[in-house]
Amino acid sequence: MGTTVGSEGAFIEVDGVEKVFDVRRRKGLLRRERHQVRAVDSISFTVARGEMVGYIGPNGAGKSTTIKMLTGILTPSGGRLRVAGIDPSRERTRLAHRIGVVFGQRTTLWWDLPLIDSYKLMHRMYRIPDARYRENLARLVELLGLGDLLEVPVRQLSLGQRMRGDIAAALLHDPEVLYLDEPTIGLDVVSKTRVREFLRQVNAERSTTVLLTTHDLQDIEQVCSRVMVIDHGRLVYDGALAGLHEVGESERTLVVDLERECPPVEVPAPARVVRVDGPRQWVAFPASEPAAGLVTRIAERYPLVDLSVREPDIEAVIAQMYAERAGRAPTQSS
Ligand SMILES: Nc1ncnc2c1ncn2[C@@H]1O[C@H](COP(=O)(O)OP(=O)(O)OP(=O)(O)O)[C@@H](O)[C@H]1O
Repeated sequence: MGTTVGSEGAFIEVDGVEKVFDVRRRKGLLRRERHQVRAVDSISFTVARGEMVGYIGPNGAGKSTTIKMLTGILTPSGGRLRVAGIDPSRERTRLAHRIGVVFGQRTTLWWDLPLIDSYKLMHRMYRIPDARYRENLARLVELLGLGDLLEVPVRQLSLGQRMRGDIAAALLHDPEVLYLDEPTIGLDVVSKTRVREFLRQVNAERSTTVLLTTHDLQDIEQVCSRVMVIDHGRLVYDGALAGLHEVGESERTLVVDLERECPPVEVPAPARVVRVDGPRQWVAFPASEPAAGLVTRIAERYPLVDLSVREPDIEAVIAQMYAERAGRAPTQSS
């Protein structure tokens, strides 16, 4: 078993990986019924060293299960998985020295100890050479603005401060890959921005590979160049963020302000009025078509005062993707 990377440039390799949970459900008073949950269903992808990848999907899609398999906490039921050439579930401890993990909803810090004491414990646990520990700590404290917080017990930190403390803890031993599970959950806008900027900086300076699960699509927009979408345990999209729009066959919206309240403006299909609110109307049209024809047509026939074009937001595109997969009509956003 070597530590070399398998295929060219691939740092994380996931090949036909599955995870099936055996679940027992109570049925009636005494009977229990066994059934299986296929949480991850034959997923394949590779991540190159230094890539920043977003991993998104609805609740229960299989994101956490994937991350747990990548860290070695869970053993796959099938398929092949390697991180830095290591099989995570077989050599979990050896891998732990090369990866960092941040769970937004839990802390890896010691609750009652001052922040700095957690770091000192990690220094020993990971056997980080002294000089490297001091250098990394100084850098992380500066970049994450932790200077005034080091002597504060973790339980007294705000959520944003604690999250920054957790991110520093995950990076003290210079991991080559950082898994982040909802790193901005519950943070205010300023803290979110700070965390995102920091992740970009660490990636630029150290080529740290980042895999990030989130429900906040701005995390993806601002941090990741690639996004993978998982739904019902299956990978349904893997590519550039911009490409998601095309997959979702998304629409743009022309917002027109008329001089007065009017009935819905008449526009050629597939464009259509999706909302009317007083003198303001919203006209959805295919994102691939220019707005000019529509604007001219409305301006010629209606008392147009003002207009703006709204780009499709990624949330709407993803909602549409899920809806299409589930065989329902896509939902329309205003
Ligand atoms: N230990 C377990 N035993 C049985 N079923 C499990 C276990 N862990 C996860 N599951 C099931 O596997 C599926 C995927 O769960 P997972 O936690 O990976 O989803 P997720 O995408 O991370 O969701 P969320 O966004 O809600 O965190 C769900 O149906 C879940 O109920």
